[in-house]
Amino acid sequence: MQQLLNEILDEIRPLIGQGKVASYIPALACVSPDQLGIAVYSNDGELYYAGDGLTPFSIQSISKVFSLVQAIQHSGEGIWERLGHEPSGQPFNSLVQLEFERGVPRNPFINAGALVICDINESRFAAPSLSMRDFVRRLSGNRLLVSDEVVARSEYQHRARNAAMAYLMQSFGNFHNDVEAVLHSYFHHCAIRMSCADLALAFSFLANDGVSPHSGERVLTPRQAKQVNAIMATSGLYDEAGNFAYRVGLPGKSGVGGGIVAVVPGRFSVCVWSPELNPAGNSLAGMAALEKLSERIDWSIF
Ligand SMILES: NC(=O)CC[C@H](N)C(=O)O
Repeated sequence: MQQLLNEILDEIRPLIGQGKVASYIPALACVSPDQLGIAVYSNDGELYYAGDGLTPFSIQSISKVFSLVQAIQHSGEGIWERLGHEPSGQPFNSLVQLEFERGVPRNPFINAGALVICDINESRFAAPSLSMRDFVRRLSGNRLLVSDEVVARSEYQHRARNAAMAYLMQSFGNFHNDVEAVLHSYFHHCAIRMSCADLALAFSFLANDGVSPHSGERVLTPRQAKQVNAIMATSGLYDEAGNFAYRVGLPGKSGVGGGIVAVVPGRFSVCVWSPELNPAGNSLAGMAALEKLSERIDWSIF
């Protein structure tokens, strides 16, 4: 495995330069574009990593999975009264569908859906950002994880689109807490910094029927873990979920920080990171690395 990861990164490296680092959040635009990392964690507890696999980066939309899992833990099936679990076929920050569908977002992995999930969590936790920080620290086994205040502030300053979605949902009665407070929580979750190794460990419960192999903690029931994987497989890469299923064939979740997490049910959790994005907002080299890895080991679930 170690050799395979090194080989794949060497093959992928020439793609660096073909994508664009996210710049709509100014604090993210400062990231050096030529970084490339990967980590694989097996259900037997073996961690493999290569390149910049231990360098922390902004997890951005990957945090939407952690928020969803927290909401499922305390509210179960009840959350689906507020949003759907259908693919949207739209960019992650699109507003058009939201008005047609009366303020009910298609799924928890587009921004509108993640904001509703954060609203649900805001009603439940006295300090949502701290609950999230402690949750990801436990899931990854890394007690030092923090949210990057500079990135969170930069996102808040440039919140117009996300704020527009949240206020639109409020106008339809699908938002219960103060919009600005929920936006703060949401941006703090997005701004958490984790490495590929941290994320591979943190997602391992989804490869292991809901139990974290390294801590033994039951995070979700086996059925709930399957359901989260199903939503990742159908909606984890926004309007590129179909392409990801075709090329990689695994449940996955991307973020505009350039990370992509994927789950090989029953076997592995994987994270790749390269900050340059393709036009859909997914890591260009990251997609290619996962495609190669999945092809070499025949990992596709299809
Ligand atoms: N796709 C993403 O990673 C988007 C997350 C980002 N914080 C936003 O709200 O726009």
